[in-house]
Amino acid sequence: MAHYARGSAVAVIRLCNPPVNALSLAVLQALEDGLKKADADPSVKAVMICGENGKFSAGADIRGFSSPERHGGALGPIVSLIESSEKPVVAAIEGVALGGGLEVALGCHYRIAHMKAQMGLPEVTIGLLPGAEGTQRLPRLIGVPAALDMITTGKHIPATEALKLGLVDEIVEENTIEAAIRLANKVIGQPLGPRRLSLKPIPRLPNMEAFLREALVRVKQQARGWLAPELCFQAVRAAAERPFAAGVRRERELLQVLLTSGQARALQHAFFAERAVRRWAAPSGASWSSAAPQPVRKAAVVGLGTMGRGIVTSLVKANIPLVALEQNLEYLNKGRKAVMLLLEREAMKMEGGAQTLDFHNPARLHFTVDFDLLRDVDLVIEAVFENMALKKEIFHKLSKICKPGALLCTNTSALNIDEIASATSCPQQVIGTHFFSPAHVMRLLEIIRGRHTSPTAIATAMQLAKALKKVGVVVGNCFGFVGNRMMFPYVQQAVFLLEEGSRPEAVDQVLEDFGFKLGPFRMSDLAGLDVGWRSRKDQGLTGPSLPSGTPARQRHGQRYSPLPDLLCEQGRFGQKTGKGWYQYEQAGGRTATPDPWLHSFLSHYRDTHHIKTRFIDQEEILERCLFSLINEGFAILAEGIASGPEHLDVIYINGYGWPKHRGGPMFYASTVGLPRVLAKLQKYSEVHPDVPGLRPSAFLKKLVAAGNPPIKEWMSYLSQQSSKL
Ligand SMILES: CCC/C=C/C(=O)SCCNC(=O)CCNC(=O)[C@H](O)C(C)(C)COP(=O)([O-])OP(=O)([O-])OC[C@H]1O[C@@H](n2cnc3c(N)ncnc32)[C@H](O)[C@@H]1OP(=O)([O-])[O-]
Repeated sequence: MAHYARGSAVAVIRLCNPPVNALSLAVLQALEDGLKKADADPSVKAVMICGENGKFSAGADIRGFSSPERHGGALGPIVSLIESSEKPVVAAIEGVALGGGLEVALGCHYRIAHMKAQMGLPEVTIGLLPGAEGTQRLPRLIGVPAALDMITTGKHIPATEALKLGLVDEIVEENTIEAAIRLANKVIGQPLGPRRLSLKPIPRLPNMEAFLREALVRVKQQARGWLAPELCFQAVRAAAERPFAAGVRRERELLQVLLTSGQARALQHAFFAERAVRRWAAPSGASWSSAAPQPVRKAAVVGLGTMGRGIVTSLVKANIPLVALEQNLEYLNKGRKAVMLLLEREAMKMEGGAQTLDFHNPARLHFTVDFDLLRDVDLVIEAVFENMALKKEIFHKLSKICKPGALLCTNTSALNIDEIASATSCPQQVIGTHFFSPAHVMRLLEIIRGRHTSPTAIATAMQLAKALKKVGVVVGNCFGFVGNRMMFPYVQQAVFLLEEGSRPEAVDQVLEDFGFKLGPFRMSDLAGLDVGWRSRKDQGLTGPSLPSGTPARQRHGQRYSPLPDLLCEQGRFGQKTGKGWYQYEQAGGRTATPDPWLHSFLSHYRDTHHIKTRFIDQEEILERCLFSLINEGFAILAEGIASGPEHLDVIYINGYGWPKHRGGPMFYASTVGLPRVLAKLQKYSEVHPDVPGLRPSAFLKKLVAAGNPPIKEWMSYLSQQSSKL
């Protein structure tokens, strides 16, 4: 809805569609009616447009894109209608003016914003472009470079920056509505021609052609298969090169391409999935709506290795006072130095710098080796070495020292939360918080609920994720939880493909072309091959505890590849040693080059084990890696380890570099079609009967038998009893 009210000479149109005043068709209709009413009323001399509840508008209603033609088509003419009004129209921007919301404001003749308002054209992030003439108006107002930056990245900018760019005419600290009405009264009768952006020439650059050429290279590099940034670029280029009307025609053509590309649907799925995971539920019936978080006024981090340092940085950035603890002074000093370096770098990126972060103040960040200082903290995050005995020892100590009610979190990527909790007297307060490296950068926080974890503990961990500006996803307790458990079969297939005849660079290329930031081998070199090696040794899969006589390529009757172990035995741990699946310029180097040594090592390995080398095409590489990962996802859903496919998708997009424009692995499976995923898994499984990861999950089969229902309905095919969350 949009409410129309007439004051003295200024008519007020208030956009109203809680919670964010999205521009649904009903809102647009009401806006149009309001404009026409104001136009027809001779006593109205000016119009002010604002939003209900301190928010201008978050743009077109994303849920309405199922009928995109009607939606995209409806907004542009209304923006034109606003601009062509013979009475001045002022936008009063409070809260957010995003997407179509900002395009409405661009149609207005004047824009006034509250200091705390945020503006942006985030359509690119949901696979679209600002298709209500925004790609044509914005460059005319703020110039091509700034407009291109906003439109191709979708970033939100604060009002202060908007003022500097000339996007708004004025910012106010107090009542924006009153200020806008004052401004509207002031400009009554002034000529509107110069205020109509469609009539403005594009601000010229001396080197527009060269600028655009370089910008296109940058946009393409960053997009990696994501279509919208490049099409946004093309639309802005049209603004730079064509008259307004022709630019608008080009914008519409490009929007049509995006609307039918499939990527928009995937990105919109990702948008809603990220919001859906906030609504967690536990089998006990507790959920986000009934459980309240405990306040975290002070926290502690135990262990200042790579993960601990990132976690400390994250907490400091969230303004949470904390104690950082190490086992001895040597490690403490090393950790402190590294943390300070990280914080200094972070401060440089922030407005206000080090003062904003305040990390030199020991009341806010205290380094210590004294466990006793953990007595008064509300929450501890243990981030020591991935070793069960060590973690249990620390948790035993924590449960004795910390105050009653303190939340005890373990940062682990695979270990059993219940076993860790068993070392304490308060298992209800123990929870897994799996951070991703680098912990101050990566958005994902996998929150693992143990058998005894209380609803309050889950709610507190979710609240912590929010405070750290991360996406928290609650999952059940199993080996590898969700993310790593799905990753195991994927990596396993990649290594099997090498055994059968492929090369690391061929496998990586296919997955990077698909959109992953890094293929499995480049990723493994970055993370360090020794991490998995240690875990396999702990599991008795390799190393001295392996019973003699175990076949080299089999464990527990299943196919096993010793390739990664053999590389580790040669000291090839990846980037850190300068050699892994690739070679690097030096230890710690970042540039991977194919390694002839590895190629001849692989041939020798195949000869030793009598493996017939064959050519493996791109389709097989892609399907075996991705479908085995997806297959594990179905098993996870069936076991109740995650409460819906969108949880898995959010985890993969935010923690594992899955290309967002493909919507996450489970969404991708739905677009490929479950019958095809099943048929391919069946085919590969017949060829490799000793690989359980390729054996289709019962849940996948059930969904195919049920006629390949849409992703939203999948969970209704599972019985309630299966939940292990
Ligand atoms: C034709 C081509 C031109 C396209 C033009 C466009 O404008 S495209 C659009 C361009 N615009 C964008 O891309 C902006 C997208 N929105 C945002 O970035 C953020 O929501 C925010 C910054 C506005 C508020 O952040 P926050 O953390 O304070 O809150 P929150 O994020 O939790 O949202 C609260 C609730 O509102 C819901 N909802 C939100 N926006 C929309 C929407 N447009 N529509 C529908 N619903 C929307 C959201 O799902 C959630 O619902 P739930 O889960 O409670 O049922």
